[in-house]
Amino acid sequence: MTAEVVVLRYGHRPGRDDRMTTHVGLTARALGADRVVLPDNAGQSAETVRDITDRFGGPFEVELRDDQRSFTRGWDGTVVHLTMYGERVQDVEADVRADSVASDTPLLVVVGGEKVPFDFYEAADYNVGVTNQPHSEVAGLAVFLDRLFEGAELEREWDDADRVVLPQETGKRVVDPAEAVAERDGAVEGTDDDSDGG
Ligand SMILES: C[S@@+](CC[C@H](N)C(=O)[O-])C[C@H]1O[C@@H](n2cnc3c(N)ncnc32)[C@H](O)[C@@H]1O
Repeated sequence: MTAEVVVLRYGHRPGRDDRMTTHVGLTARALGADRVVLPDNAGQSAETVRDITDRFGGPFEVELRDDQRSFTRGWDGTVVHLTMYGERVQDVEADVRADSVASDTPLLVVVGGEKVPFDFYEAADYNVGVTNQPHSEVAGLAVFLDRLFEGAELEREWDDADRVVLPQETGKRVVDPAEAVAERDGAVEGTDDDSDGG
């Protein structure tokens, strides 16, 4: 059995953070997490991530909560907080992996938006920096998950999709799952589809 990996987003300013919070959810989904926990005022972002999951497949859960601090403190498993002030990801990734996916221990990955209270630094088993330079929660999350899964998430298959992207050297091919199977045996025309949540 594979341990659950959950991403928690702390902080959301409606309007200003909509796109970034949505992209935290989409990145969590695409790069192998099982669930994202968003602040309860980020309903629009939650809707977009659920819509993408409905169309491009899962499983992936989206949850809205107003108790990010107590949820993190009460997490029954390992907690990683991504912060530019943390230990270098390349120094701790093996220990984090051993304490989570490799030992069937649930992992909570916390990313901030607005200023992150010190409680999260204290609640974390690991404060992890993806470089010690300031950048973005989306970039930090993507690199961290790829390191955690050692690239295996790139090979993931998606369940219950009604859209499948067929990789192209040039252009866009998006087909339904039956056509994707047929495509493996012969040529089937796909359709252009720009509805990717971006
Ligand atoms: C734009 S930063 C804002 C940080 C905020 N100024 C603070 O003091 O917490 C938003 C989030 O991006 C993530 N982040 C930014 N740079 C990072 C880095 N070098 N390594 C890991 N995470 C980073 C952290 O999760 C952070 O909470």
